[in-house]
Amino acid sequence: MSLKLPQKRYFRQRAHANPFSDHHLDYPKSPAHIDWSLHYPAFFKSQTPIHAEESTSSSVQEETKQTISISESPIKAQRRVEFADLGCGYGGLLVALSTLYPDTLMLGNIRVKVEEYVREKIRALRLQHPGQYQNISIMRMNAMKFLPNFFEKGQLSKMFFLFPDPHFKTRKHKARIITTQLLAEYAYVLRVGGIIYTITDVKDLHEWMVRHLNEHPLFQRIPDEETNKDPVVFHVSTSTEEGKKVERNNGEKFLACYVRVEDPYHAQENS
Ligand SMILES: C[S@@+](CC[C@H](N)C(=O)[O-])C[C@H]1O[C@@H](n2cnc3c(N)ncnc32)[C@H](O)[C@@H]1O
Repeated sequence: MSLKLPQKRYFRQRAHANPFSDHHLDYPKSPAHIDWSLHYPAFFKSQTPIHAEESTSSSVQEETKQTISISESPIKAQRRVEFADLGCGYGGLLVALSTLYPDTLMLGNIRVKVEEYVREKIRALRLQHPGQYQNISIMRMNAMKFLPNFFEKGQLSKMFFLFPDPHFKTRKHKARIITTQLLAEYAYVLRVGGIIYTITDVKDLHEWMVRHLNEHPLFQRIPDEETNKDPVVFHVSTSTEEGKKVERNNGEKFLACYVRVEDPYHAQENS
């Protein structure tokens, strides 16, 4: 087994893939129908892990092959994923946060073949640094479809939307990863007090994300002076491939972070 980190040039992805064209993907019936021990074997010691990484590591993996670990029957999870990087690209944020929060399970998701690159990178990091990087994993899924089949209500404490595909043309805006409809799903899987991080170098997309989040009753913007104290924000801005690329090109970055607030109607009922 190779200790070497994989090389990006062998794992290129198509830019701005259509988020509605992945009918080949299978979905678990519920989050309990995912065998998380395949993703985080060190955190699920008593379960018998089948080493997913080993069975899926072929570098000739077809584009359509999916490597999520769907189980026929529900499994009682010992641990749950808390951070989700939706559209994680080459996984730079996961790697940066892994050692900052070594006990928090984190999942990146991605739609195309870069999944294989990230999986190989995590496997190589685990081999190079025994005991480390056990808490990060990758899953091919479409974040815009059936998110509640992957995460329970209130399971996540952080969701990242870093340099998402801008889908510039007006007729493509419906493909953007922040929409009113999708925010309802994100609010469902994010716990009260949990945070959504958004960052982009496209001003129009930033304004779009801010407008949709501002209009949503379950999210409240975190003032910039508070955001700047959050240790995660530095990595949000600098640890991903896109973040680094924008930096190299001296581009501007627009950050907006939102906290999930309690449903005002629910709070009223309880008072
Ligand atoms: C421009 S890249 C940014 C990658 C990474 N966040 C970064 O900052 O380097 C956008 C990523 O989002 C992924 N993506 C786009 N739509 C998605 C969707 N509906 N579900 C999951 N991932 C998606 C793409 O595959 C791509 O990896």
